[in-house]
Amino acid sequence: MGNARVLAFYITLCVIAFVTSKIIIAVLIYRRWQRKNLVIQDSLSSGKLVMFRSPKMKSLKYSMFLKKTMKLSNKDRIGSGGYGTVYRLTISESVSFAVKRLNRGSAEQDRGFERELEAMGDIKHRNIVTLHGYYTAPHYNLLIYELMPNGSLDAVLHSKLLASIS
Ligand SMILES: Nc1ncnc2c1ncn2[C@@H]1O[C@H](COP(=O)(O)OP(=O)(O)OP(=O)(O)O)[C@@H](O)[C@H]1O
Repeated sequence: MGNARVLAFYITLCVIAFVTSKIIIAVLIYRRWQRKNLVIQDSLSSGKLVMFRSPKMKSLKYSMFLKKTMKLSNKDRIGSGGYGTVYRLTISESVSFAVKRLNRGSAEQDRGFERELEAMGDIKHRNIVTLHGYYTAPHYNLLIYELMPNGSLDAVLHSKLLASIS
């Protein structure tokens, strides 16, 4: 009986130690993620802006960034694709971004957004457009990219092709 009690005590101790260590690891991972990303909760639109820290983002005022993002309209539109509309977000004369708006509503649309985040979130390559952050709100998601001054490769090739035909 005595032995069974000691065994139960050690098992309980092990379980508590295991759960505590998992919680500590999760908190540390979350803190590291927070240091790498800046998170702004927007109480007006009940959305959340997450910006990945980078030299370009360092000099930005995030409240102003959010305000300008919320004011994007049709006049800022630079294109549209199969999944959403792309807008030019001008912060200053020298700082601009391309913001892709993806509507929410279906699981497929949400999966598209998550796939893009997974695919682009960790990639840093000079030939691949940089993803600087994202915004999630109840009815839509935004992906914030480096602005390519000449548009997409597809658009450039297409216009060259049209010029060579005519
Ligand atoms: N980072 C960017 N900088 C400048 N313009 C962009 C950028 N991303 C997209 N665009 C413009 O927006 C248009 C639509 O882009 P989007 O990525 O939504 O679709 P796509 O890649 O052309 O097509 P699909 O989504 O169907 O694969 C592009 O053709 C381009 O003109």
